[in-house]
Amino acid sequence: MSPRVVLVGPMGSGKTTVGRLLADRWGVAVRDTDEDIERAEGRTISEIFVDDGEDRFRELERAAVAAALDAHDGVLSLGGGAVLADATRERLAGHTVVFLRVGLSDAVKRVGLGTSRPLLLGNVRSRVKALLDERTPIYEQVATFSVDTDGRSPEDVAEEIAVALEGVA
Ligand SMILES: Nc1ncnc2c1ncn2[C@@H]1O[C@H](COP(=O)(O)OP(=O)(O)O)[C@@H](O)[C@H]1O
Ligand SMILES: O=C(O)C1=C[C@@H](OP(=O)(O)O)[C@@H](O)[C@H](O)C1
Ligand SMILES: [Mg+2]
Repeated sequence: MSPRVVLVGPMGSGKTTVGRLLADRWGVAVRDTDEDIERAEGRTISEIFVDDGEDRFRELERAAVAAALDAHDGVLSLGGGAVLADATRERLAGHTVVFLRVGLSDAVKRVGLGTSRPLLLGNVRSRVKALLDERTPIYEQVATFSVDTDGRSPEDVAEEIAVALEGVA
């Protein structure tokens, strides 16, 4: 069993939102590793970061991604940092992986000033910029193809991915 598509990209690129739209369109289930972790732990991502630290969150995330890649055949949305793990990048090889691209300005607008993304606490703009600079080459490395999301609606992004994948199915 293998997900029909795996969505990767920075925080605010729309992985969670576009994943749901794609799953609706195809009539398949959607999984999001952040939601899997929160449900299994009975805690929010922020609580896990505060109580146990980022390293523990990354351990839970590696396990959640591995489980979902093995046991899910719908749409799978990862958290933005999941691809940092060597084991996860290795597991993604051979899967259809789509990188949702987003520029600094749209990413900052989309993540807003909420507290649900602990890595963005402080100066959101400079944190987002640092993460985009550091991680863009990694998303490019694991992706089968990428889709630009700046200035586009989630529906439009989902449509582009669906058409690209339906064309090869
Ligand atoms: N293409 C888009 N255009 C405008 N807003 C978007 C777009 N994609 C997602 N959003 C909004 O941005 C926020 C973050 O989206 P989300 O799907 O949680 O991103 P991710 O899972 O990649 O961090 C949500 O409020 C969502 O409604
Ligand atoms: O980029 C990251 O390191 C993170 C992204 C978040 O998911 P989204 O990309 O879905 O916001 C979540 O996994 C956690 O806050 C850490
Ligand atoms: Mg998400």
